[in-house]
Amino acid sequence: MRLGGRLAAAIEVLEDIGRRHRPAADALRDWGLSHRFAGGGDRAAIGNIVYDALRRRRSAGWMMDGDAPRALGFGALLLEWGQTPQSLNAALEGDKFAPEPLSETELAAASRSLADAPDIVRADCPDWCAPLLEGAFGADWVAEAGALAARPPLDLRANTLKAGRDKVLAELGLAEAAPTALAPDGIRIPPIEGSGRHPNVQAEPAFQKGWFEVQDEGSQIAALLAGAAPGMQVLDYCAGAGGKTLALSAAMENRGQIFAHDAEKQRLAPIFERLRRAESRNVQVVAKPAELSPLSGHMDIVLIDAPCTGSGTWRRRPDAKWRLTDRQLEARRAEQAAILDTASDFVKPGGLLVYITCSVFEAENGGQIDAFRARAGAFSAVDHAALWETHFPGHAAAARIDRERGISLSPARSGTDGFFFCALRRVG
Ligand SMILES: C[S@@+](CC[C@H](N)C(=O)[O-])C[C@H]1O[C@@H](n2cnc3c(N)ncnc32)[C@H](O)[C@@H]1O
Repeated sequence: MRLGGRLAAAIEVLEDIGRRHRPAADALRDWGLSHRFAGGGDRAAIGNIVYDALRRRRSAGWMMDGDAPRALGFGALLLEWGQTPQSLNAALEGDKFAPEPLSETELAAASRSLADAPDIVRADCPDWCAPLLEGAFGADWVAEAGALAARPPLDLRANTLKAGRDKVLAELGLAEAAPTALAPDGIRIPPIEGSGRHPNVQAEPAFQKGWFEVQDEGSQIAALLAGAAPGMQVLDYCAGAGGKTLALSAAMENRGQIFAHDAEKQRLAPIFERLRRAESRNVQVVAKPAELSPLSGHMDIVLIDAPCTGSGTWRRRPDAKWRLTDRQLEARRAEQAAILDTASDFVKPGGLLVYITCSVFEAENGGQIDAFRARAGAFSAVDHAALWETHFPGHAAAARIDRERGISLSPARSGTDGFFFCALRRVG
C-alpha cells in the first residue's frame, strides 16, 4: 500500500473508533481481520497514523480546522511524519486508494503554525483535564501535557535473576537499544519514527528465556524506590499481571517472600507464566482476600500499585485520554482511599507503606496521601529527597520531589511515563 491507501485506512479506523466508542487496538485488529491483504508494514503504518491522530487530536484538528477523522488523519501526517501540505498532496496524486487531496481551504488552514495555537491545543488534552494538569505541573503544564502526547519509547528491564543488562543488550544486538538514563537494569529503544515499528522483542529467544521484561523505566524506578531487599516479607496488594512483582522479586534475589494479590482474579492470570519464565521463586499468588488475614501487621513492605486514571500513560494509550471522565476520576479516588485504609493494616511497625500510581493528577497522588495521613495517624513520611539521592545521586532534576509527599516522574522531566511514588513508615 502507498501512503494514500494507508491514510485512507487510518481514517476508516478513526471513524470506527469515534462511531462505536471502542478502544483503538480493537478497531485496528478488526480492520486487519477484514483486510487480510495488508502486510505487517502496512498495519504498522496505519496504526501509527491512528495513534498519532489520537495523541495529537487537538493539534491535528486545529491544523486542519475541524475534528472529523479525515482532518485528524491528515493532521497526524503533518505533525508527526515530516510531511508538509504540499508534499502530502504530491504523495497522494495518482493513488486511486488515497482520500481526496487537501482542498484549497484545507491547504490554507494547514499552513498555520502550531506555535500560534492556544495552550489547550498544544497541550492536546480534554478541557476538563487542563486545570488538573496545571495543578500538577504549574507553569510547565503545556510542555508536560505536550510530552504526554508524544510517541513513547519501548523500555525493557533486564531480569537480574537470569541476565544482566549488558548481556541482554549484547544478545538483542539492536543498534538503537541503549541503557536507560536512570533505572540500573533498564534498556531503552527510542520512539519510532514515521511508519516504523518497534522490534517484536517478545519473539526474541532472550525473552522466552526470561532474560528481560517489557516495563517502562518509570515503573522500574518506582519498584526500585520501594527498597525491597533479600529476606523481606512483601505484600504486592494490587499485583495485576505482575510487572512490579517481578521487579521486586529480582531486587530480592529470590529470597524472602512476596505475596501477590489483586481484587480481580482474572487480572492475575498472566502472572503465573511470567513468574515461571523469569524464574521468580519467592512469590505466592494470593487471590482470596481472606487468605491475606494472617499477614496483618507482619509485612516489611506493602506496595499499593493503585488503580488510577492512567493519565501518566497517555503516550501509550491515547484513546484513554479522550474517554476519561471526571466521574471515573472520582471513582478511582474512592478506590484508592479504600485500598490505602485496608492495605495499610498489613504493614508491621517500622515497615513501609508504598503508594504508586501511573497518574499525574495531584488528586490521586499527594492529595490522596495527605487525606490518608489525616485519617491514619500511625504513618510518617520518609525523606523522599534523601531516598531519591540514595538511588540516583546527582539526578535531582530528573524528578519532581516533595520531601514529605512523594516523587513524581513525567515524560518531560524524567523521560518516563508519568508515575507517582510515596513511602510512609509505620510508627505505631
Ligand atoms: C495499576 S494496576 C496494577 C499493575 C501491576 N501492579 C503491574 O505492575 O503490572 C492496578 C490493579 O489494582 C487492582 N485493584 C483494583 N481495586 C483493588 C482492590 N480493592 N484491592 C486490590 N486490588 C485492586 C486492579 O484489578 C488492577 O489490577
